[in-house]
Amino acid sequence: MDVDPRHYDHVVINDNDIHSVVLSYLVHNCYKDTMESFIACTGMKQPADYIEDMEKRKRILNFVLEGKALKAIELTEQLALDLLEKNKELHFDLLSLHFVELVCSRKCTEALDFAQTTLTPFGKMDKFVDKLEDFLALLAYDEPEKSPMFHLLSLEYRQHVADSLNRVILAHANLPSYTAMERLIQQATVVRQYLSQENVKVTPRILNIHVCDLPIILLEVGIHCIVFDKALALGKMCNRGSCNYKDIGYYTIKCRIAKAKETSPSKPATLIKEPHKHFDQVIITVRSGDGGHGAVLSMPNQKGGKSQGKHDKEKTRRKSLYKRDFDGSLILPMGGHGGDVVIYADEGKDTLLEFHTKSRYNAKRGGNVDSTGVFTSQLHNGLAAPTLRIPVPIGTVVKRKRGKLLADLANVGDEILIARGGQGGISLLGTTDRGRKKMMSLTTNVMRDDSDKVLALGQPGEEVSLELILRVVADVGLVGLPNAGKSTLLAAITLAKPDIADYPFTTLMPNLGRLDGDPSLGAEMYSSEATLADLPGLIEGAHLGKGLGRNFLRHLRRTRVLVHVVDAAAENPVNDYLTVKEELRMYNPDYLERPYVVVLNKIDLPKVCDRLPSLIEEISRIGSDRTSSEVETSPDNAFKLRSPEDENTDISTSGVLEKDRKDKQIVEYPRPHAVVGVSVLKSMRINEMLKEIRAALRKCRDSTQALEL
Ligand SMILES: Nc1nc2c(ncn2[C@@H]2O[C@H](COP(=O)(O)OP(=O)(O)OP(=O)(O)O)[C@@H](O)[C@H]2O)c(=O)[nH]1
Ligand SMILES: [Mg+2]
Repeated sequence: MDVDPRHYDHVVINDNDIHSVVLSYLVHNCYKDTMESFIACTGMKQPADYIEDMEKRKRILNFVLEGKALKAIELTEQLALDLLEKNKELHFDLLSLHFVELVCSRKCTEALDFAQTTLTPFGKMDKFVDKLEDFLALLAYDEPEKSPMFHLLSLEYRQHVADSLNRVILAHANLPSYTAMERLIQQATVVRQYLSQENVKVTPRILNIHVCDLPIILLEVGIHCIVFDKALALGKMCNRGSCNYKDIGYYTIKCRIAKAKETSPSKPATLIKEPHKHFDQVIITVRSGDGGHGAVLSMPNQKGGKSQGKHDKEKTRRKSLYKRDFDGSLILPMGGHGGDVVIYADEGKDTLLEFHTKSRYNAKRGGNVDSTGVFTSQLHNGLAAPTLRIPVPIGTVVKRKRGKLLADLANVGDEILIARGGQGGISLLGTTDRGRKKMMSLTTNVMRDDSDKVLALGQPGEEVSLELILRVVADVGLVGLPNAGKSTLLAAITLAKPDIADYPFTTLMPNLGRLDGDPSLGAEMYSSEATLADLPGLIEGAHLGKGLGRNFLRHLRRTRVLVHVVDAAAENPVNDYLTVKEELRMYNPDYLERPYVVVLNKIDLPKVCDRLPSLIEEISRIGSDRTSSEVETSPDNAFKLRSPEDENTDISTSGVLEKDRKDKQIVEYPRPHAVVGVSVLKSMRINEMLKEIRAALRKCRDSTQALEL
């Protein structure tokens, strides 16, 4: 059977698989505490009966490492009486560890006695003779540590024995004796060896390892991709030590070499150096799966004519068992439905950066009707392919590339079906050549393949190019010049940990933080939180591309309230404030209609003390008497958050907005809701500031409710 590489295109290392790998490592090595906190963090299921078993195992292994081999043997025998009896080599290794301990403690007579009574009986078996000689030779040296057999005294040797014992105990408890990671490495090694034996010229590179019940290893060999499914079976063979190239050959033949795989682009340098230019916008292509094919089937008893014998009667009886439609016609199996593609908002995602390295997503194709050409009552429909679900950050707007808006995934759980998988092909009952020709001329869904077999093809999946635009979801936006203290403010009132430094443009991408609920709103609202977005600093001319440009201002679009953070110790704070307002106005005058609080920061610095009252007064006066809430409720100027459809409305090309931008000056927009002096660094007057931010949020909420009524 040919392998369709598209089946494997979307195989990614998913978090659960990585967690399983880590968990198996922790269980294997008895890291109980780490394992418990890991389970608590990841929400994984606890492995059954692990605790008791792990405690015992841990004690046994510790004894081995400490050189207390007799205690380890005693505990192991308590665990399973015959375990060491069945593993003579391990038993010998443990006993010889005790011998080594005696030698190291210079208890030579005791060591000799122990060797004679306990170790030498093993010498009856050839395989122990060499080992036995090595250990006994230790007695001949005054300083065994300096003898050629010094390694037998080392911690590494004890660790080696402990590892072997661990595997035997695990196997005895029907647990995997190798960690998932060890198995994968074994598989990869074997596959590599195999490829080098086959004189494959290009060094294979492992692209994807999917660790689940049946791992899949994809190896890229030049432009070809060899797909080894059943890799787990390979791993098992290796574990049993019975792996040979013949076995691998079997799987290789079965899987065949798949067609050229698109080489995955390596992470472009600009993505690493300038993630802020890419984190919120990307073009991707998705393709839903093709439908699986139906089949051309023949009835088992199509001889006709002759009188029916007992055998034929039996066939007729079986034939009547076939599934039938209400009109009596046979229900023939169909190819499986191709996988749909769904994009959904996922809390765990922050940026769209990863889509720059993988920009193509293909859902699986539906399974074909698996038929030998004869219709039997056991024939089933081809397997439907699973839906390919692509997670994106909350706040992602999904649009057709250069086309219409498809969805605004603003809330957790929002999702959109982007491409429907192809319908599975129908099956046909074989007819005479004439009948088939007639059928083909009537059906568009039928085609011949290379071997002149007629197939009822599944419908192809759809391919869609999409533009994803991230617009962070936040209630409050922090704006200001670089270094004003926006990130410090966010860190002071939320649990966010943004980078803070005294150089401009420390923040390159929005940071989000959550504000506690407002106690004044009563118990019900207290628990509700507002989200704050700390944006990169703006400078004069940002709208012309200076500094970090202005693109990140799109992240203010969903905010309801703005907080202007101004460095009150700067040379001209009022000017700084006006510069930022002007840039906002040039980007989107709507932003100036929103309620806002001006925070004059850094009042802890001596030079601010004297100028603070006049600064507050001057800034409070800038703007029109019309408050933002009046603007919001005024029917002509209803305050609205621009819908995602407006995303690409270029201000300079939109008549109304252009007019707004040119005609309406900053002073014509509402005054600040409040102007407060604070020091976010020294926690001075933080509560006053919070009170004003909450009041602005409340005002906004009230006016939205008024509008809704
Ligand atoms: N004295 C004093 N220094 C402050 C205060 N708040 C912030 N700073 C300092 O100002 C510098 C800039 O702070 P940030 O929070 O990184 O400023 P920002 O506005 O986020 O800067 P960008 O990310 O570049 O836009 C840091 O050295 C802070 O320690 C304050 O209240 N008092
Ligand atoms: Mg910052």
